[in-house]
Amino acid sequence: MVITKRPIMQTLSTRKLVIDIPGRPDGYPLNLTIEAGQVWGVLGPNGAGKTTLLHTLAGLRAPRAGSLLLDDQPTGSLKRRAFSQQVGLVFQDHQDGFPATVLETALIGRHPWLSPWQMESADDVAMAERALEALDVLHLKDRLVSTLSGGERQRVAIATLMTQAPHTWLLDEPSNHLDLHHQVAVMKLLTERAKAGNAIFMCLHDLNLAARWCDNILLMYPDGEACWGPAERMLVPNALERLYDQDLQTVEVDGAPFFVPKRG
Ligand SMILES: Nc1ncnc2c1ncn2[C@@H]1O[C@H](COP(=O)(O)OP(=O)(O)OP(=O)(O)O)[C@@H](O)[C@H]1O
Repeated sequence: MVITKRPIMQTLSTRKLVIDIPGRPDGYPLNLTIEAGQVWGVLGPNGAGKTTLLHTLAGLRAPRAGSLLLDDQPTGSLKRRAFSQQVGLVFQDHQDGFPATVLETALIGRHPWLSPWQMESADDVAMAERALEALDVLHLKDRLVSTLSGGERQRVAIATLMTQAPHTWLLDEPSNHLDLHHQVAVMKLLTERAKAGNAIFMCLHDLNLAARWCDNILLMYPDGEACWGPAERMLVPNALERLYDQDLQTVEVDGAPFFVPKRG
């Protein structure tokens, strides 16, 4: 049996957080609470700071100001390993560090749960294989990651996060490279994880994926301004047109708004 010790549900929150984008004014400090069961979508034009925010939340980049808490504990006071058991990140780009198979890559997700030099157990392997199966890449488990297509790599990266099994999942454009079927499959998986008690916080460029799958939205503007709240309050044409500097047409599909860019 896999023994995955996990403290009671952890809430990741920011207090007056200002991300550090060189040369940009502080803008609007973020007071976010990312809770179990929520699916957040972070929207904004290129360069608005979405990736910087995700890296800051993941503890990979220091904020310019403010703090980051897991429940009431400043994340800086936690050991990296303890933090990685609670918060995990799928990067926007996947670099090949060293040659590794798909299964070996997914197993990296178990590292925060193992002591130094401890080998992965059969249970860890089973957990990685379940994640690869959920992302429809189990059949590729013995292939070198460097030989995979963009979409296959993306699914392996998400399977690695699933194998890590943190409470809060941070994902930088998880639908990148995915065909339509796998976009929907990944969004379904993420919402299922949220229903099971995880917190999902992802950057998206596709407004319509956000409208369909996210319950909370953070809008980030290039000048550092930001606003956030329930999806139905945030995903309104005026705010989105200003966000992207793009006129939109809105239609309703299955009770959810569907946004189409206007021509010209
Ligand atoms: N080390 C750095 N030095 C200078 N500027 C930086 C540095 N890192 C990021 N930036 C700038 O910060 C801004 C925010 O970048 P970030 O990658 O967070 O944006 P983003 O919203 O994720 O964009 P995209 O939608 O294109 O992925 C960009 O203008 C980027 O050029």
